[in-house]
Amino acid sequence: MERLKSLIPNDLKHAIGESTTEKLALTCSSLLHFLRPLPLFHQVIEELTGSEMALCRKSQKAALDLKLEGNRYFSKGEFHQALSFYSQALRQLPMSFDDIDVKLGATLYVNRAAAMHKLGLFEECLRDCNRAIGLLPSYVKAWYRRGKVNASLRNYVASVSDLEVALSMESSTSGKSIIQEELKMVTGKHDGTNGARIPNNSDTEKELTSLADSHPVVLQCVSTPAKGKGMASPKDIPPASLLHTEEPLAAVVMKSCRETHCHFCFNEVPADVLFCSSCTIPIYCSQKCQEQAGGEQFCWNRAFCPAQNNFSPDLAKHITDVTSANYTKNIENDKHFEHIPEHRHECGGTNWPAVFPPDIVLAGRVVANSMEKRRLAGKISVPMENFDFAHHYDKIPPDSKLEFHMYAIVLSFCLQTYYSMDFPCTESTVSQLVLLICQIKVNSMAIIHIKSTDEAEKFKKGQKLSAVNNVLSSIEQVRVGQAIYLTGSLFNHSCQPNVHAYFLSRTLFLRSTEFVPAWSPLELSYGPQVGQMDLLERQKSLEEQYYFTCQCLSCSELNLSDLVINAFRCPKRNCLGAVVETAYQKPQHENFVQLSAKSHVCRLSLRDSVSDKEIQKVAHKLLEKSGAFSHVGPAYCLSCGSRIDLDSAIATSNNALLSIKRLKDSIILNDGIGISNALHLLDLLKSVRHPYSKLVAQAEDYIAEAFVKIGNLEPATKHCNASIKILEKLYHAKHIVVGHELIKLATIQLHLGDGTGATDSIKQVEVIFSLHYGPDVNKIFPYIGILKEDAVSIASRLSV
Ligand SMILES: C[S@@+](CC[C@H](N)C(=O)[O-])C[C@H]1O[C@@H](n2cnc3c(N)ncnc32)[C@H](O)[C@@H]1O
Repeated sequence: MERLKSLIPNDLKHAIGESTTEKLALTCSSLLHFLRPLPLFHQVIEELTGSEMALCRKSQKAALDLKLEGNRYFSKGEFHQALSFYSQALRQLPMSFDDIDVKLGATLYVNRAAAMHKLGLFEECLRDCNRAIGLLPSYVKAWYRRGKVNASLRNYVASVSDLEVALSMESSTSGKSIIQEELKMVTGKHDGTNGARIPNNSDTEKELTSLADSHPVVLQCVSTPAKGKGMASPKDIPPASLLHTEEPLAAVVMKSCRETHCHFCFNEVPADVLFCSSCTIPIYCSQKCQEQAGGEQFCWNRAFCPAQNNFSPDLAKHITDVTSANYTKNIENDKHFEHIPEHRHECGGTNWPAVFPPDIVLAGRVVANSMEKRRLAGKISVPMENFDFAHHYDKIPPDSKLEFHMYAIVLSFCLQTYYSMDFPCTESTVSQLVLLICQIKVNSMAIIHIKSTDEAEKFKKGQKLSAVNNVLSSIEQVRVGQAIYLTGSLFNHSCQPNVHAYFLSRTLFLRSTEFVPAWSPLELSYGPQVGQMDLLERQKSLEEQYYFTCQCLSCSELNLSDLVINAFRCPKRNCLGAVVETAYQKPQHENFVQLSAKSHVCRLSLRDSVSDKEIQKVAHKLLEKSGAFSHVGPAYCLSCGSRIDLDSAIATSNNALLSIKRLKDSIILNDGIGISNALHLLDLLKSVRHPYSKLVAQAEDYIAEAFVKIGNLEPATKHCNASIKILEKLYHAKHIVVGHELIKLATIQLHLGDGTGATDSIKQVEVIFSLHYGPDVNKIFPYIGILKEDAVSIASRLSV
């Protein structure tokens, strides 16, 4: 692409960079005319779409080689390695009706099942046995392995039936005696349970909807003066109400999660990962996701007649039950789940989905999905649907305009290789694609999942907290995908949102985090928030990423957080005034202040700030009666007007925080010197930074972690508490960030044996998290329940 871009003449580049929405058709047409005759352009398209060059093609030979590697590791007892090679082999295996492929597929599933059995992954092992049997029902080893793993799962009835099937099919005497041995053992265990059937819990696919949210909120799209369309409700909304859930119009997995997360639902893949049946790129967590993502359908071989082997009626029924399970499931999927063929047009020999950035792949998927829908509705004569999303083309920087033109042209040629003349590459489709790319930039959302860390896994398995070193690392947010939602895109942004967005798999959930009166705007945060960044940082980030100037309430009115977040402390004793790097101006007799820094000017209303006691303390001068003040420059206290040496304060603060972080990362057990150094640096930082500054909160948190590391938990509690107090001022007491810090505090308190303190902290966490996640909180943070049980049991032990 870069080489192609370098060939474009400067005057065309300039025209594209300066183009507006009205001129878009013209610039698209000019670039199309320039690129079309270039041999390099066709070479690029060939590299991206030519099936001969495709990196994603499957290969039976590669699958065989990988299987041999897997066998080598298995025989050495290295089961993790063996599992990985068998999976890679399955990824490479062409899924045709060819007998060799079918046999090899069944063998690979059984081999992988054996490795997983050795690793104690019984449910995964059972699923692979079912897949092997689905492919080749007469495969003795698959029935034998199924019998063994069912015994491990204590499904003794099924295990005995599986082994009896294996025994009837096995022809060799030695094979029969091995199976008989196993059967004897399992029958013994089965008799020990008095024949009681232990339920088979092999189907682990989770239901994702929140059953407890029964009263849907009525939403309406409204027109707002400053932000275009927006969302509101004609009725008052209580806190924590579920406002909306939605499946994406299109979604794509992040590059960093391609080998670890399902490309359809974005959950982490299990050990028995599945692959696209026609190309080697996507991975899936289950057959359901594999089918919903489209691609060519995987076809299980069901042609097997139990009667041929003279099985007893019971065994014949067992075989039919097992072999039809996959088939029945597929039919059920067809009934209940919409197939979203977003991957179909990409697979079977293209490279572009692996090469393009996520936004461009997403644009391709939006087109493909709408083509499929239009094809079904018989409307294929118009190739592209127009979406009513905001696009801001006119505000986009010139370099990005050129890049979007290039991608639109290349993407339309790539789409044409699949849809041929149903998708013509004309100036009209290209300019529509440019706008679609802009719409995706402005409206798409990052899908964030909460990662279960090792500690959380232990919690889930019912173990108690163990290693003190790990207690502070239990919550991590991972950006797993990028998606666009039709209704979700109508929610505007606020830097102090009243709506919280989260995801279960690829489903978007929106929930109110406070009481919202009827017809008040319902707004979520696109990223920047009060307490996390100051006003100027937020504005810059939204302008760069989404091309708009934020007009939310927090960006229009003076608030405490923005005044103190990056402030220095006033040199005068007993003055809580904030010293900032920005200049404030206040015209006489006006009720607003103007703030300017780095060529950026913002006007902030003082309307509600005047009565705020905290703002009075930190910025008294800004609220003085008109006429008393007209300007406070950088380095002066906003309350009393004292001056500081700003450069030296910045240097002291940066050095202190950096050194504290380094010490925290390097402190080894019982290093008292490291800790006393860190405490000295904290005092230094506090001597220059405002007591509510974000950097002080961060430093307190680092020091708490350092104390946890050396097992000194009393002071860890004190510093964690100090950090929470500041976060409550910067955000607000029920903000999710405060909830995360409270989890840290609770785990430290548990280790200290402070059951009452931990119970209180966990109660606060529950209140905060329930506001944000409603009944889904237990699904997303399963270990909070276990923390709570621990806290109650410690507290009751102490009270006895
Ligand atoms: C995801 S869309 C929201 C729906 C949009 N208002 C519309 O009319 O389609 C995002 C766009 O809405 C506008 N917007 C959202 N929040 C805003 C805010 N706080 N201030 C100004 N404009 C905002 C901007 O134009 C932004 O690019």
